[in-house]
Amino acid sequence: MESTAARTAPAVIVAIDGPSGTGKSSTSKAVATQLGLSYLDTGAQYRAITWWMVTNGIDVADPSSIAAAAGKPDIVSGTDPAAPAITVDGTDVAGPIRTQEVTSKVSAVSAVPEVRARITELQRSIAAAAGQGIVVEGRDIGTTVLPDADLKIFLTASPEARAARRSGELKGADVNATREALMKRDVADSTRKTSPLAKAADAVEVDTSDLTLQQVIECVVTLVEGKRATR
Ligand SMILES: Nc1ncnc2c1ncn2[C@@H]1O[C@H](COP(=O)(O)OP(=O)(O)O)[C@@H](O)[C@H]1O
Ligand SMILES: Nc1ccn([C@H]2C[C@H](O)[C@@H](COP(=O)(O)OP(=O)(O)O)O2)c(=O)n1
Repeated sequence: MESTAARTAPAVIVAIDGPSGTGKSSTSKAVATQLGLSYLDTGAQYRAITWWMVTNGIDVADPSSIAAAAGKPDIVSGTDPAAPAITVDGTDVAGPIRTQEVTSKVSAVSAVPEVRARITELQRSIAAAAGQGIVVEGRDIGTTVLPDADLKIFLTASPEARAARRSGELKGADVNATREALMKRDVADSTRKTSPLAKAADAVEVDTSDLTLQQVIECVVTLVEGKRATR
């Protein structure tokens, strides 16, 4: 439930970045809910454009084909942390964007500059329209999308902890195979030329390996409240 403090506080922009399985989505949704803020999952937007490319037969190994098609899909993201929603050309794709096929192709599609330019513009307009403020999670939010965010968090965790969390979600998935896939995506996301996964110089780094989700949420809520108190 939204608190009186949340309704009267000035809008606050929180950027949460980090690799897969560090707890960005779970933490961001909970923090946004607790503080009455909007929420944006930018990974879901890159997954949605990847899903569209795959569905429309675009060769994701060919950056020029991806670039030529980047402006075509209409991607709409919901910002309610209690009911995250995403549609492409009016179709609900919340389920289809989580398939292994999309997961294995999203790094290639999201490395294309034309894709990043389009999605970054969308993200900035969503953040600008969030009256109470917003928690935006991704890979380049603190560095590129919202460099003036009030608070930047960079979540990390050991590859073992991240693989265990992800394979727990994908019931029956092999932990070693999951770990390998995560590492491969980390390398691709952090070495691409345009807006790679990186910690902003002014981000607070939180290693979540040995913290419970509740502890991470409390840590971030305390940091947001601290920022609000000094404004
Ligand atoms: N600190 C934590 N300890 C244990 N499990 C966690 C923690 N943070 C997140 N998880 C779990 O790990 C999985 C991946 O978390 P998620 O928030 O989706 O990470 P990300 O968005 O960074 O990929 C989820 O099942 C989530 O419940
Ligand atoms: N701001 C962002 C967010 C995600 N991406 C890309 C790179 C990521 O591997 C994919 C998928 O991101 P997502 O957050 O859904 O990934 P996980 O759920 O953490 O596995 O999108 C990006 O390039 N920039």
